Amino acid sequence: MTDQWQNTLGWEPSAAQQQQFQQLYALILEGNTRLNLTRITQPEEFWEKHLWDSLRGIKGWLQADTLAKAIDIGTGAGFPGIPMALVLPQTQVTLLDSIRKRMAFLTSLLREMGVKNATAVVGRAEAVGQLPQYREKYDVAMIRAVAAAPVCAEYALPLLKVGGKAVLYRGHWTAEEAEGLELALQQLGGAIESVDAFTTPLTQGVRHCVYLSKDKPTPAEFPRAVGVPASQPLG
Ligand SMILES: C[S@@+](CC[C@H](N)C(=O)[O-])C[C@H]1O[C@@H](n2cnc3c(N)ncnc32)[C@H](O)[C@@H]1O
Repeated sequence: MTDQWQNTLGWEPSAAQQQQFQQLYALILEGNTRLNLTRITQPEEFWEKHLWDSLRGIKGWLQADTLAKAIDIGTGAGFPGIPMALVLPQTQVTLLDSIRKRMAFLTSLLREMGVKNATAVVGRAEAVGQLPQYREKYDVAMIRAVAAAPVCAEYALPLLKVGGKAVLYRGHWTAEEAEGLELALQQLGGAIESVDAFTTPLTQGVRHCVYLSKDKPTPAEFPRAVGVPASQPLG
């Protein structure tokens, strides 16, 4: 897969990082026998949909490990946050999810792999976004396969420092979705910075990464109470 990394990202993992990817795959497969972690279990599919896709969204940061703090909201089995932590060892990555069992599994996986720059946290994005130790503390927030775009924005923007970026990992992306997201962002203190359209290298799946910038502090009322962003999306 070395050529695939180079051809698509202009970057390739070191031999040590490739070994860590192998170990991650083995541990996720093992965890999957006890916990419902992921449906993506075949080696090529795991490479494309979990490893490659996770890192494609942070392509711009792969050459220079300059981020201080990142958060992966609704990390599930650890994507995109764990691949990010493995390739950016100077970045402190928070893996956030509301499912306690999954976060207990990720905590033991990180210990077993010796990963020191990632921490699994159990919580709802709506609640964590109101806690002073997390609010406006992050340079980057990633969010993949969690909710509609305006909901993702309401989860992510409060956690970002002013000047921080959110990466929304999406499949298809339409002009209507962009319009709804813009309206939500006006209330949250952010804007759409760019939209990157691409296909995955093995199965040509359609993907869009929507990059948001946080331009001013998010009003204290956001995120709203648990469940409200999803039931009454902004916009
Ligand atoms: C479909 S999984 C996606 C997991 C991973 N991001 C990926 O792409 O493989 C969605 C995850 O988001 C979590 N989640 C959904 N809403 C959340 C919220 N408000 N706060 C924290 N986690 C949430 C769920 O518990 C679940 O683990």
